[in-house]
Amino acid sequence: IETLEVLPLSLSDMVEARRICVCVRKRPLNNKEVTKNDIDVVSIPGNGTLLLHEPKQKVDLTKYLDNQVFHFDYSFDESSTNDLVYRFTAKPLVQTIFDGGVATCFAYGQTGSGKTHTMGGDFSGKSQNNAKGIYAMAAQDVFALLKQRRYSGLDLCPYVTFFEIYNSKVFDLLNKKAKLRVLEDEKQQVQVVGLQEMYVSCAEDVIKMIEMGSACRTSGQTSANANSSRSHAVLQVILRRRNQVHGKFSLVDLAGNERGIDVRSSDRQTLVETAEINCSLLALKECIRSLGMDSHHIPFRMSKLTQVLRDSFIGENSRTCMIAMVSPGMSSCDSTVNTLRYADRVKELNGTLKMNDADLPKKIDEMEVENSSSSEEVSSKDPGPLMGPG
Ligand SMILES: Nc1ncnc2c1ncn2[C@@H]1O[C@H](COP(=O)(O)OP(=O)(O)OP(=O)(O)O)[C@@H](O)[C@H]1O
Repeated sequence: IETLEVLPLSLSDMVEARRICVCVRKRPLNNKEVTKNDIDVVSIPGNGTLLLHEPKQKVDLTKYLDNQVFHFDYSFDESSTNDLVYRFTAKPLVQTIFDGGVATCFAYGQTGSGKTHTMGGDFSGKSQNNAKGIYAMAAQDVFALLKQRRYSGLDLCPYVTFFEIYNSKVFDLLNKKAKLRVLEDEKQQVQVVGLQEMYVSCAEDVIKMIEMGSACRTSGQTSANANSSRSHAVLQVILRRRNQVHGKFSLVDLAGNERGIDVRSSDRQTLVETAEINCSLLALKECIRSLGMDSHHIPFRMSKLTQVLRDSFIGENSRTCMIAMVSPGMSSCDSTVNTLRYADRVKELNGTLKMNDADLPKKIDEMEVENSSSSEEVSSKDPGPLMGPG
């Protein structure tokens, strides 16, 4: 048996700057999973690697584990704190908005995999510690940089917006969920009409907005209709200079990516929601790929999410990070495979184009072929057993 060398990330490790960074985070097994004797099928040996031990059955019904290996820029195991995850993901992007760029950080994954825990802050019981999420940590660093001498002369003013996109509609979380219209002018500038942009004078102000918006997001919800996991939440920190936007940081808690929905037993609303979510996540992947290719064609009109985030996918000074969250249990294996495959696609193109110019035409061909044969992100039915990427 081969032994596995484990190299966990630590706070003292070097952070590398990347234009598109794709990471994976595994949460611990929760009490419910432990009670149901669910087994942990995900290992994170470190160095950006993740191993998935997928239980399978041969034709003669003997059971075996199909081990698949995935590589990302970073991989965070179940003992990783939000501090550690932040340090390697969103933190390196804060500088971008001071340099006049657009930074975006996405949390992607199935319901219950830890997106809100990572972005909004960890939970102790039912209450969430909003100061300990990536939203708040990014805000703290924005204010730390604003105080630095090299930026204090720039006259930068920070503002916050917080909104939700549900079924292609935008709702303002800082204004009692007011429904907002999205307009695009002749220069293709996209505007969310009437979105409240709140001036903030310190990180605590931002944390108050996060609390207010998060409460608004979950209010009036029953567990049967947990909108928050069926909608995308976007927190933006905007730096304005003489009223013009200087830089923008969008932090996005995406809707749960679970598919495999039963078309016969689901009601119409659930089917519509699922189709919308699939469409926006597919659009997101395509837009990040366009950014990775420096393509002039960005398919941002494919969904409301990508339309609203159009700035994130254009310009030389746009940087993106995606954190793919996975649940460790065997019962979540199908969703975990989907999440890993999605993250792999987002990363693959960027890595190839950056690192290996000589191979470019061939690699693009291969990717087009692979891409055209894979419509799993839009399909509402489970495509059956999936193979690993290698
Ligand atoms: N890394 C972690 N360490 C400890 N607990 C975690 C971790 N990640 C998630 N959890 C716990 O798992 C539960 C589900 O997490 P969370 O609400 O963040 O999931 P989610 O992906 O945002 O789901 P949804 O899409 O339904 O909103 C929460 O109780 C959270 O505290």
